[in-house]
Amino acid sequence: MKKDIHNREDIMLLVDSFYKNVALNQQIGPIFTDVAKVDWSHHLPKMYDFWESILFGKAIYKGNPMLSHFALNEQIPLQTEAFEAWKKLFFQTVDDFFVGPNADLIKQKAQSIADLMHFKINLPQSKIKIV
Ligand code: HEM
Repeated sequence: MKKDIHNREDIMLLVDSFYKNVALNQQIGPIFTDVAKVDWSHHLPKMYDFWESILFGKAIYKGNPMLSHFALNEQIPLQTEAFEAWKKLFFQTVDDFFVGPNADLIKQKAQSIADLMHFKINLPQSKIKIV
């Protein structure tokens, strides 16, 4: 039976599974593997910290995701389709393993961060960077 997301071990399962799905995804996988050439041993622990901070209010993630994604957007435009694919995969991965209030909350947080990120990156006619 599925359970809710309770601790860092649960976050690790979610993050590891999500990025396995991401790497295999035809639409956004190449952005990670070919464009950014992500070092997973570096990226995954950072993402455990990020989601633990978001979901459990622990201030362990130090960083500014907007800066990384602005830089990435210079290499390859991050458009609506990429964000839609990212969200779909994230929601599916959450639903594959978890059910409950925290599973709902992490999807809501992912949705709002993704939508804000998409908005900031694609501000019309603007070179202004809102971090
Ligand atoms: C089109 C959708 C997205 C793509 C293609 C994408 C891709 C990437 C890539 C390639 C990196 C750099 C990995 C590395 O080289 O270490 C990264 C970092 C990161 N991403 Fe995304 N991302 C997307 C959406 C999101 C969303 C919606 C979130 C949050 C909900 C997010 C959170 C992060 C965080 C926290 C980092 C680490 C930033 C840092 O501190 O260096 N990403 N992303």
